[in-house]
Amino acid sequence: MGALMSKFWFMLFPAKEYKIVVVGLDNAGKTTTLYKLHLGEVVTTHPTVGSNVEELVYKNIRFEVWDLGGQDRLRTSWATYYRGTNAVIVVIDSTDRARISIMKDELFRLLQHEDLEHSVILVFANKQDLKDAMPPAEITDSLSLHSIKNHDWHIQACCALTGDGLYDGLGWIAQRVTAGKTT
Ligand SMILES: Nc1nc2c(ncn2[C@@H]2O[C@H](COP(=O)(O)OP(=O)(O)OP(=O)(O)O)[C@@H](O)[C@H]2O)c(=O)[nH]1
Ligand SMILES: [Mg+2]
Repeated sequence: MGALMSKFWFMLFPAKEYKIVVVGLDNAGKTTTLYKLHLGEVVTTHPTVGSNVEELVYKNIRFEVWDLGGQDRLRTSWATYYRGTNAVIVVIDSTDRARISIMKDELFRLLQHEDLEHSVILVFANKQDLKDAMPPAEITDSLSLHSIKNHDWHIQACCALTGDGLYDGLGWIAQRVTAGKTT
């Protein structure tokens, strides 16, 4: 009976939907992350051109999740997706030491964008299954996360192939956006 009531309640008063955009360099694992969360499966991916969007429901909270293409030539279009965003997920290939400084520049550029003024930032330190993966503390330093003053941020170790850590990260976002700390 309780479940039925809650279903009707949901139909009559659909919960607010929160918007998440997923960014990161090409090959970081953004699309793998999105579909692991959406389908519970690892899908075969191809480099994303444009975007994928899916709805996730977690702890009765609805999220509209936009996965953006990370190739160099596509990054300038990330900003066209920012309006109304409650949370940004930055996916890092934790083995990609060579390009972490490029991601840092992209991160600090997006932090300045007015459409993201109230967004919280979750960093997924992805590919932790690989033995040369940087631990979250090293990524925190390389991205200078402690110098972020104008946004709530959090870093979460994860592996998009197994799903380890993904719901911990989503849980952090859920807690932050429903605490009224964002739009
Ligand atoms: N070992 C390992 N491989 C992963 C993990 N997550 C993703 N991959 C692999 O990394 C490659 C790139 O994954 P995608 O999800 O397509 O990367 P993307 O960030 O969406 O890339 P773009 O769309 O080009 O921006 C694929 O071969 C994935 O299987 C992980 O946690 N561990
Ligand atoms: Mg992709």
